[in-house]
Amino acid sequence: MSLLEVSDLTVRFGRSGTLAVDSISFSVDSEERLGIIGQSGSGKSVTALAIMGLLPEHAQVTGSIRFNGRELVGLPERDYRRLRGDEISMIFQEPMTALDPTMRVGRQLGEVVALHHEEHRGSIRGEVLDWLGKVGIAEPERIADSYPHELSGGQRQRALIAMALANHPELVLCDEPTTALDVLVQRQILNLLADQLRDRATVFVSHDLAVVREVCPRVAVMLDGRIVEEGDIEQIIADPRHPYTQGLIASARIDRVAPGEPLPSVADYYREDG
Ligand SMILES: Nc1ncnc2c1ncn2[C@@H]1O[C@H](COP(=O)(O)OP(=O)(O)OP(=O)(O)O)[C@@H](O)[C@H]1O
Repeated sequence: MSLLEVSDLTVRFGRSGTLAVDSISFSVDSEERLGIIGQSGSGKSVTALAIMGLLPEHAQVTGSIRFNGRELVGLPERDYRRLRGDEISMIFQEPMTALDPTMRVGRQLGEVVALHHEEHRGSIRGEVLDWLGKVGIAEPERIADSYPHELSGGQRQRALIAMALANHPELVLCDEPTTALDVLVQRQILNLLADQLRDRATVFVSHDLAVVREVCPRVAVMLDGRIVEEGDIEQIIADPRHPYTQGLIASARIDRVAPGEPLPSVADYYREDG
């Protein structure tokens, strides 16, 4: 049994029943990282939100999402609340909207730690500073005492990553976690994620195959709510079967780069930046 087993997941919205996700199936083992790529509107975020139990009420979800053998479709909100942050966490694209603008960063991170682990209550400040250090924040004390708007975009995303990982969740969902960042910061955050998510089950959603390749050995390609291709990412880059994947790879020129080499998109930006 895999840690996460999604079968025939279908999501419709509104009275008209507009299809956003169309009978998709995939699974993720412990310590496995799966990328989901596809263009805007293909259903990637809706898939991640369905797993996280964060879809709006007017979403109709059918099929099955089993996590550790437990069915999540139809799980009551109070049960989901216990799961979120503790067993499953999510890193969003825009850290400013995911952070509370009225609360100092250290306190927010501290609340996450305290929420699920009462035993940490006495040493929360230490835990918070520890985590800020782990995600590469150079001055943890100062950042812990700052409000989100006083941080750079990269620092905010680092703080959010710390919040997502602080309770050692078994599964981390990432939804375009670097898209809102400038290219140099994107590079740093990708390195951080590749490092921090190495041993953690991950579903990493992005429109950018080059970004997914940095973190995930396996990828599913989504088009119009369906998974059209899935497998080892290097194999798919070398020999894409679906015309959509072929187009995606041709436009990214990703097949010209050996694994581990800088990706063309990133390398080009470096050159432009001097
Ligand atoms: N809350 C909602 N209400 C109604 N329709 C929605 C809602 N959220 C998403 N959709 C629709 O579901 C479809 C899939 O959207 P989704 O956000 O999953 O795409 P995506 O692949 O993540 O794209 P992007 O990268 O732009 O976020 C789209 O047609 C979108 O309009």
